[in-house]
Amino acid sequence: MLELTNLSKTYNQHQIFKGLNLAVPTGEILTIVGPSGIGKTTFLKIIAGLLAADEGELTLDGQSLALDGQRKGADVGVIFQDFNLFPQYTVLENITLAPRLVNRLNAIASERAAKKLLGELDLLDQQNQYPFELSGGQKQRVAIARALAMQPRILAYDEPTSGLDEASTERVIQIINDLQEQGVTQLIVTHDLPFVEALDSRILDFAQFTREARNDV
Ligand SMILES: Nc1ncnc2c1ncn2[C@@H]1O[C@H](COP(=O)(O)OP(=O)(O)OP(=O)(O)O)[C@@H](O)[C@H]1O
Repeated sequence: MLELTNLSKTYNQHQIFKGLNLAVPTGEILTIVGPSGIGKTTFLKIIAGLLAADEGELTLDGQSLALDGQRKGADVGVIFQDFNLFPQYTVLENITLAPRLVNRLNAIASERAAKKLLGELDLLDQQNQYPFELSGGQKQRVAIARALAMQPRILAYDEPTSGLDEASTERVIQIINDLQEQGVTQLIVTHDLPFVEALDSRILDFAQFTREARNDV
């Protein structure tokens, strides 16, 4: 269970949200929808440990996760809208880099694990290509493989289907469903309502969620 208590965030004295409380059971898919500029990406980045909150606590199965933007560890993996792949590295290198640097896996072990992931995501033929040589859907799957290589318990996606065609979106849905079966908790910010409908998710209306929290405090 991922539990968030009393989360607040301001940018330059502009309050984005205040007093948010949320519990996400293990294995749940939570889709986060709502108008542009309301703070969904900010929320995701804070949970992923990439951005500091002003206030709040986050626990994963009772263990505290830092919200100061300096988190160590890889409990929450994140997949950005623009993929954020390293352009100077091949697909295989993109995936093995963090396990080698952060988890201190050796080259053989990290490549073995990466190739298994690439096989599962149908990317083995692309392993020696560079990001600029890939389609949008392939980049998206590489970004997912790179996050999964760190074996996160939570995966956070920001607009995972933006710019993808129907077939690529279908594959992302399949990957998300497979991960749910493996017990990975997934948080997905999206504007793509047909995509939301295709998932077996709990839908969080972020506008309503932040409004209610503001009225409660
Ligand atoms: N680094 C920053 N400094 C100052 N303000 C910011 C910063 N990042 C985001 N904001 C502001 O915070 C608000 C929330 O932005 P955020 O990107 O979280 O919204 P969003 O709901 O994800 O929007 P979208 O759906 O368009 O991606 C916006 O008004 C944005 O301009």
